Amino acid sequence: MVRSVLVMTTAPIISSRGLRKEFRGPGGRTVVAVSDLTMDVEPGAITAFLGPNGAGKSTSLRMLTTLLEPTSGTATVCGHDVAREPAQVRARIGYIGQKNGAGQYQRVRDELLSQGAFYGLGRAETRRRADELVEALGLGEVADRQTLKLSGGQRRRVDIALGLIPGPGLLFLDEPSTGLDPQSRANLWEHILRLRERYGMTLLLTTHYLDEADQFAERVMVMDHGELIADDTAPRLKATLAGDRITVVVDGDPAGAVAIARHAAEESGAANPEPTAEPTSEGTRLTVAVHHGDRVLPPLLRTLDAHGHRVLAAELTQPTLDDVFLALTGRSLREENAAAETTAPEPATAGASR
Ligand SMILES: Nc1ncnc2c1ncn2[C@@H]1O[C@H](COP(=O)(O)OP(=O)(O)OP(=O)(O)O)[C@@H](O)[C@H]1O
Repeated sequence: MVRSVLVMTTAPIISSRGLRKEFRGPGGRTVVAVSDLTMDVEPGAITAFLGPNGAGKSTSLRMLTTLLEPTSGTATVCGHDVAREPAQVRARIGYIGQKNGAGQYQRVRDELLSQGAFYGLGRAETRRRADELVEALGLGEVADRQTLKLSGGQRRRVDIALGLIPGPGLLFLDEPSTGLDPQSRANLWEHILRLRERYGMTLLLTTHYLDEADQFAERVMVMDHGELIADDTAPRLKATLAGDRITVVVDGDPAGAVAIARHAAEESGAANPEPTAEPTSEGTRLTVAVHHGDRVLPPLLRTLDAHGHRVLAAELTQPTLDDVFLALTGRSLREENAAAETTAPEPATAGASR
């Protein structure tokens, strides 16, 4: 189990200890969807659960939002126990599930007004919030259209507006942008960030998009097979678990160049300093993982030169969260996502999100 290295300066808005969920799978087999989720989330942060399909992200979210009863362990959300005080938790949070919550035939604005009534808000207050959210989420042009007639990205923004009608300080989003094209995803994120700034919300979301977690989350919790396997900021995960990569193409004796690159990587404190060497038409292409590649590269080039190796090309690449996942599991999340996308059914467009 991973213990967070992040230092909390305020009381956590979410706190869980040993949260576990088991399901009965095919043939009566026990499926451990989440094995031992222990974490504290600071108010105001954007935290992402990142992991492949079936990692336990949605189950974690559903336990924290009181939609699923944990098999064991405890959690408090907004100061209330999810098992003993579910109503108090629900009154303080917003939850936007994977499936679309918007009805098919109602118009967007009517949908928002119904949601306000559902939460027992007064008519004037509901109208005020609906207007504000329509404006903040860029839904003005489609507010009088049936949700059935909206694009995937617009419909997802309606979902978010529905989740925000009660004015929660904490919003849970289960895969907010899955199934959207890159432009709609970017647009959705623009809106999410604007809302967060305006209302000072805490966001906890699940995603299997590496770039999304990297770019927008201040904290990334990597899940795999029901376990939390890493928990930190994206830059620190990349620096500590993956390291920078230097690629050089050199001529001369390959063994000598490999020894120089290995030495440089060892000196930098890299976890795996063994370079890979591959012959090219011009010489040898060496790739090596190092710490602080910007500091390692100049002296490495000088040493290669001093030992008679002409450097024909040199490149420093920063690691990605996929390199982090690879270092942790030996698998590429990017490749798993691509495989899942080619076999996945069409994203759902109807159903309740609450
Ligand atoms: N109601 C259920 N009954 C039986 N097994 C379940 C149930 N819900 C989830 N699981 C199993 O628990 C595991 C974790 O599922 P979960 O949906 O939490 O993963 P996830 O990381 O959110 O995946 P995805 O990205 O596909 O949504 C999977 O093996 C899944 O098949």
